[in-house]
Amino acid sequence: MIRLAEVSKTFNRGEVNEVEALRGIDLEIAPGSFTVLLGSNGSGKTTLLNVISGAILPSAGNIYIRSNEVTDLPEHRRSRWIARVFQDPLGGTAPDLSILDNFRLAALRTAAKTLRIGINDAFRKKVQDTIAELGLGLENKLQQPMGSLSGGQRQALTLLMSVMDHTDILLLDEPTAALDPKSADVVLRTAEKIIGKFQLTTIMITHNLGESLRFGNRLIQMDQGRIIRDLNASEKEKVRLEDLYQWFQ
Ligand SMILES: Nc1ncnc2c1ncn2[C@@H]1O[C@H](COP(=O)(O)OP(=O)(O)OP(=O)(O)O)[C@@H](O)[C@H]1O
Repeated sequence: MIRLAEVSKTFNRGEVNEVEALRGIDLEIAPGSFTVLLGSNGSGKTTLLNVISGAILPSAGNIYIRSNEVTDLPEHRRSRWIARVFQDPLGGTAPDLSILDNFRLAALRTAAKTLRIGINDAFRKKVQDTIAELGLGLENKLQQPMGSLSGGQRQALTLLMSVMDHTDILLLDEPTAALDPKSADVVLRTAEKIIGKFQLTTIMITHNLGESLRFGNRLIQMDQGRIIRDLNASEKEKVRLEDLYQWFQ
């Protein structure tokens, strides 16, 4: 689904502040997998998501999505495959608009220009049914302003909004960093349901070690622009929290 071959990214090349953010990354991400990305500050995690999404282009190497080479494709040309959610649960939505209007805006952003999306009964029902499946109890509150929801509820809906329209890949950049532990858990359980329902290929950055063990079926650790650990599902299951603390010694 996603393949990186010898991908490197150097910022400010030749200057005193030159940084090798990615150094020869070789990585294959299987369709439908949920990869958790760990690593200390500055290890290259966000840069890795940025080169996959096209927010930045690599200095060297090749990137493939669904067997298409996308190395030099700008972000907007990859957005039909990729949804990205960041840590700020307040970002990306309009607080004064209702939940339903926010879903409509999200649909308009991704829809083909010729497609008209109104708040007709079919659209409302689709949104209502999809929200109901998440078990958040928000399906009968579609007229409530987005800003009146808790950070966790809002982040869960942001996730759903970002993937409802034909996304294959979900990139989560510390989606729970701004949430209390209970809300973080609700959001990640919601994410798991969404990932399953839409069969998304997911990569999530987190600094929360407990989270990295509870969620996902692959665990990757980065350090200084390189992948230094890469565990499959059965290897990941054997890892304990104490082991993870050791990884960061
Ligand atoms: N646009 C940029 N210009 C210059 N340097 C950058 C840029 N983006 C990232 N870097 C540098 O590249 C290195 C990797 O940064 P990156 O944000 O990918 O790390 P990270 O693992 O996501 O860190 P964190 O956990 O702190 O978010 C860092 O040294 C960072 O300062």
